[in-house]
Amino acid sequence: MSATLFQKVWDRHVLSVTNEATLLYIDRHLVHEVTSPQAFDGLRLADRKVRRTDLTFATIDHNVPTDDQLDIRDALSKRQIETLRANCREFGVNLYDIKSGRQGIVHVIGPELGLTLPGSTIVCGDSHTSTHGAFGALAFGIGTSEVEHVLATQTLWQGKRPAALGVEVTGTLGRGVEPKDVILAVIRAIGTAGGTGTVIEYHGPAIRALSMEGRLTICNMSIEAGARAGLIAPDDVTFEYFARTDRPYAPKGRALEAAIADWKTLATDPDAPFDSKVTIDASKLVPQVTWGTNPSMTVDADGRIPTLDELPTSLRAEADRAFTYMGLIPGTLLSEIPIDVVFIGSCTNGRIEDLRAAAQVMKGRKVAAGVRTLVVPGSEQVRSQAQAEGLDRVFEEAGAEWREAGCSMCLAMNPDRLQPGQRAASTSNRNFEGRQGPGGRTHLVSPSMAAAAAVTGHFTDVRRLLDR
Ligand SMILES: CC(C)[C@H](C(=O)O)[C@@H](O)C(=O)O
Ligand code: SF4
Repeated sequence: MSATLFQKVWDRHVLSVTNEATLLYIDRHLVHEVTSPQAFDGLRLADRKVRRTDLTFATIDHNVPTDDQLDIRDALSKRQIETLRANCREFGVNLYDIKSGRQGIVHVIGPELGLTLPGSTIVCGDSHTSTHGAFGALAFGIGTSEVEHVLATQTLWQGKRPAALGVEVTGTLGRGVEPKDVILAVIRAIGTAGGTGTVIEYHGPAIRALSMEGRLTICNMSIEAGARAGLIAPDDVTFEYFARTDRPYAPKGRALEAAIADWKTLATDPDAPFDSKVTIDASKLVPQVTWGTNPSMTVDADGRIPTLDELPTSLRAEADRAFTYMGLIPGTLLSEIPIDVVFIGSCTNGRIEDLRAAAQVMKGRKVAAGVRTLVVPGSEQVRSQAQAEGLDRVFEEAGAEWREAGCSMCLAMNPDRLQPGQRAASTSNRNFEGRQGPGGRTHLVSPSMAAAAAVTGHFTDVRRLLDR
């Protein structure tokens, strides 16, 4: 029987099926400080243990300050971090703590540690768990009561198997067009509900041509298209990722060879039908910028903010509200919109290739007067690697702040936030009202577009800077 990648991974993990529900085995459970405290409380109340401490991994990311990770001034943040430490000690859970050398955003450290493996199931109390799908894993976010269930049983109840949505990306990406632009274009095309009830499989030549990092960026935002998860079939690029020896949990030597032979069988069979399909031509894409308060409100970087009559009637009320919140006049050229803050980081774009792309634009240039630019590595590993390559110096010489690892300004759960009314070019994944701080205005862009905004002080199609 022919099957899709998603179907194969799902079927491998089914333990039991009732009329309504499916019990799945979970290979990896990732944990962070925000969504775990009540789950551990629940275990304590029921006098249960963590069933598989060897498959459960925690880190601290949302609440950690990135100017000085050790100086946690906010009382709630401090309590959540200390609670996670105490819970990990009590229940015997592996914790990649601040200054362990391996701390970072949970979705950045999973792959780095070799925890994220093709064909596996991965859950975390965090919606962007979809990121790990880049390896051909079935990875998705769960709620706190489910976190407790997985801690106690290493299994998870799900409804019926979601539908499979095939997103094919044909052609080749042009210079200055990044994986972030691909996923923004996908969401622009299908809408924030376009993936509802589905798991997306990204495929086609433009996806094959991407590095693992680019694939992680794309799968990361599957959730912003409404999908449960997103995945990409493992191939030589994926297998190559495991050739590095510093991934402690990945199989090695003979075991890796055997694993690769198995992983090769996961690809969607040629005659396996997706339940629905979309095709995007990468060759036609230009850098993207979101202008509104959801990630489908996106325009081309060389364009203008839309006017109401250019938008479908059904979107006008929401767009009108977004214009007001964002402080934008419809029809304005993007290049005429000044920026206050640039944020380069997050689980979408806080990996080494993202920082390289930003550094390439910032090298030899200066951050524009009045613009605050934060460059925040996604993990301690990314931070060391960037420093080994001298990227920290490029950023600092340009006038940007080189920070420590964490979620930072992706969301307002730590000291890095926008002030009311400030406008940010941000490489993160969400732009709803107040996401980066109350009254803050977020425009989602790629790392090189963020760097271009930093050095020019307004949105600039980065292709113009690369061509000089
Ligand atoms: C805090 C956490 C529950 C949340 C999520 O699930 O996504 C956060 O990571 C986010 O990006 O909004
Ligand atoms: S970086 Fe942002 S999206 Fe990712 S886990 Fe942290 S808060 Fe969520």
